[in-house]
Amino acid sequence: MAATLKTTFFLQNKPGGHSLPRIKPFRFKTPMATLATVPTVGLSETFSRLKQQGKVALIPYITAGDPDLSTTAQALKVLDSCGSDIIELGVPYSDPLADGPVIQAAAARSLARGTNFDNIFAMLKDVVPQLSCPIALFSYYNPVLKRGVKKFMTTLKDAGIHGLVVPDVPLEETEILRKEAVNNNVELVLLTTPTTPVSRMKAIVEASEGFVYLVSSVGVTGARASVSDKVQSLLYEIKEATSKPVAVGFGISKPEHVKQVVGWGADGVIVGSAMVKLLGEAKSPEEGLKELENFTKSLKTALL
Ligand SMILES: O=P(O)(O)OC[C@@H](O)[C@@H](O)c1c[nH]c2ccccc12
Repeated sequence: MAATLKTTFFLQNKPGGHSLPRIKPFRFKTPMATLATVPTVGLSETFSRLKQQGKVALIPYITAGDPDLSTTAQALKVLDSCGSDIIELGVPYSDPLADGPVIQAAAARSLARGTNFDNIFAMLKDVVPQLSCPIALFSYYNPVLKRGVKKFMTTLKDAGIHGLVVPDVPLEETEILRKEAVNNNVELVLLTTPTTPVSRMKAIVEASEGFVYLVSSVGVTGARASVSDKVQSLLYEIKEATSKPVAVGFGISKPEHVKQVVGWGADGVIVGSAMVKLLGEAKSPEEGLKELENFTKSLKTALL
């Protein structure tokens, strides 16, 4: 059962740290290998490049394994080819406290089909070399701990993953995650919410790597009719505190929302439930992928 998202659930970290752009080596997959068209760079590097071009990042979120992992593999390629700048890929979890009904249902379907870390990573090892945009993995902390933080991070690195979002670790408890992330060139993205006190927000943005995730509203994920105009002042406050890029997520589901958030100065927009719904509720995977493609293109157009 999803609970109201509280500031205390969010990652935070010690000031400092670094985020080196990663040049991914070319890898041969099979004798018929498909090579990455462009060596993929990390999250912060992606944002710097976009900033130079005066562009804002489109960051779709999908749940791995819904409706199945081969569709996820296809969806990653579709999202990439429609101009996504970073893709957030969710690891399904049985107790997703910050997820609304759409993402909860996707996670439940995915788990019921047997999705786990091993088959997600096997899929990613194959697909990541074919993508030109970086992937940020999203996972609750429990599955990470279960695998072991060190092993988890090296697996991420081996699969060519550049970023990680873990929403339910409080700042004070991120030290080990952070250390292993840095060791493996994984950028650990931290989140701040409308109820985060300013002093805590400052500590979060100082410690966040890749970008800062601004949660637009209190509650759980899911499409909303409009984006709270409080986001405008939150963006202002965060930008006073840091020069790191800020991406806004929660409730963004339409081209109009994207335009609004961009107008308020966001460096990126994250769209989850609306994407997950298209894939999860389509009559067939092919239909879901087609709808995903059209929707992503409409959001991309709104960003231009
Ligand atoms: O689904 P939405 O409302 O578009 O929100 C983004 C989102 O799905 C993704 O970033 C996310 C999925 N689960 C989360 C839990 C906490 C924070 C963020 C997330």
